[in-house]
Amino acid sequence: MTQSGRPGPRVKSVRWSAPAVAGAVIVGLMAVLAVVGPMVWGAAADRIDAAAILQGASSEHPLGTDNLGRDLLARVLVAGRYSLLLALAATLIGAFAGVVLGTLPSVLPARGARLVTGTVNALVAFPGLLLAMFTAVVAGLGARGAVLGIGAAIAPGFARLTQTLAATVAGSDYVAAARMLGVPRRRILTRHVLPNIAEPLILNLAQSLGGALLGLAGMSFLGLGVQPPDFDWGRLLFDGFPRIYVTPEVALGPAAAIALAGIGFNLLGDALARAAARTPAVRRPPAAPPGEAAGEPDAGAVLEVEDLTVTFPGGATPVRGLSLSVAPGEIVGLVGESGSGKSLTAAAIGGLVPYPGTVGYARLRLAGQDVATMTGKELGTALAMVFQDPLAALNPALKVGGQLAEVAVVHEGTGRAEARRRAVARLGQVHLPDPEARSRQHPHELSGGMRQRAVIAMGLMGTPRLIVADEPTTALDVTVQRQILRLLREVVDGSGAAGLFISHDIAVVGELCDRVVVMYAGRVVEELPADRLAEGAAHPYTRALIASLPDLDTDRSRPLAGIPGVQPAPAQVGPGCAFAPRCALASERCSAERPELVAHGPAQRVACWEVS
Ligand SMILES: Nc1ncnc2c1ncn2[C@@H]1O[C@H](COP(=O)(O)OP(=O)(O)OP(=O)(O)O)[C@@H](O)[C@H]1O
Repeated sequence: MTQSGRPGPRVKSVRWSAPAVAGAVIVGLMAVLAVVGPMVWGAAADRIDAAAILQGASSEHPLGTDNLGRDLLARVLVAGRYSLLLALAATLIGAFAGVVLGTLPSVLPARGARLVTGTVNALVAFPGLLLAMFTAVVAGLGARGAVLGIGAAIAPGFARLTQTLAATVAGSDYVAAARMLGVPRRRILTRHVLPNIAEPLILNLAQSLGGALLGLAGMSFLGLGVQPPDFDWGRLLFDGFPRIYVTPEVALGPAAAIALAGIGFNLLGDALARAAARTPAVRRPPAAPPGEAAGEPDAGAVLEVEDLTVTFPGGATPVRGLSLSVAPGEIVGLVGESGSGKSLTAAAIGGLVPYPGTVGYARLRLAGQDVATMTGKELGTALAMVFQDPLAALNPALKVGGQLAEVAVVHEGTGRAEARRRAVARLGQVHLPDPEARSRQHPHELSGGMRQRAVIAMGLMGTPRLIVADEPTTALDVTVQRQILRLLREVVDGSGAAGLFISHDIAVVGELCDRVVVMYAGRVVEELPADRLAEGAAHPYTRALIASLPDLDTDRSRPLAGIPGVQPAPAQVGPGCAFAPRCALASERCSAERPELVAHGPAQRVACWEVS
């Protein structure tokens, strides 16, 4: 499986640090002020008092009065609504224009797309304030021009962000599939691209509000924004500025309001962004009632997984209550047809389940530590992931040795020279010929097998306790496959790490692994020692997988034996045994009631009513 999920951040929950609380309180107060300000202080803000013209602070007018004797504190409090509404309008205009500009290249023909991209690039390079002033002057002095100006200044940033996010989604497998199916570009955009990039864009919207508020105040202060008799904070600042040396409070009032609102929006935006950048939260199901628990932790196991569930919105649960453990020096093979949930299991272990999937478990421990409590650094050191496509796992722009060295530099703070030396040593350890020279090459200069060796070597740069290899040889030819499998065995034996090997090929799994876990429709249906596969497999699904393998006696002129029927989609798994509709042994009970995984002789467990 390719990790082709969500490109941008996702807000799980905001950590309520002091700055986040301060931001939320300020923004909340601003919102209340915007609603009630004009109602409460509106009359006072407009009351002209010829006897109190141009006064400084007094008990009656804490921020002084303006040239018509109007109370400046009341005017600052009333101006909040207009200032915030204008900022909101400018942000929305900028965001809308930016999203349109950012998505246009996906629907336009190549030449039009290049033109739009070039324009966006030029606009991004243009100073925002100049763009805002230029647009405001062209659109006409006043609030409308200022809003359009600030909108124009915001738009290029949004367009660039949209382009970047859309490009990430456009590279995903599901968009490629939709393209191949001939889905029109506009539909790909609205169905596949926009829904997947909406959240980071909304997040950016929140962050842009503070900037828009300050920008609009700046425009009004320069005389390009709100014009009398209307007033916003910027306008009040503009009016009060000439008096700053005599009665500074008349300018400091609106200045403080602008600064406070800007700080509030920025603090809250930062808190949201930080929440989005954190790894997805993990939901633990309630502890199983006594008697139903999956047993005591497997003492000494490197990987302990109990009751692992991966769910997607809409009820699809591709992994349903999976439990497995892997001991040091052991390789467990996870096998099953395409779509049985193998890759999502691996992704859940590495914290890589794509958005909007959620992961739940009773226990998920790596080297004795709950994976959810591990920092990225700890996880990156203890877990090595080897994927199907080594080219996708290596940065094409960097030399192989440099990429490997980076792991040691970032994770362990190793010096550059030492890290490079270790990278060459690891490349040698995975039997890459002439590792010194190869380390100075780019990934495209290596063959597929060499790249996969380099990816394995990259995993060995830390001190991996678990090596998860997800179909690592599928993209390689048969001879190279064998070499890579031998290498994995050697690496696990040599390092004492544990191995989780994922494959749809039960023959390969049987050859490489110590233990085999067979998955069907998100559940484990059988678990047994690899050397018992041929003779001891009990579940009809495992037996069907073995029977579908060709051997020397297979008549090659006939189609290979397959398993009739198809695996149910994750959202359509019924209450009984998911394999029942395809099973020759199935009884009525099988369709109605799901069999649990129970012991079937030593070291073997099977979930089948007919064999247990
Ligand atoms: N991001 C996703 N959103 C929704 N469903 C998903 C997502 N990723 C995977 N699935 C579904 O979960 C199921 C299991 O997928 P998974 O990739 O784990 O299967 P697999 O056994 O590894 O298959 P393969 O060998 O083809 O990779 C599939 O039915 C798939 O459609």
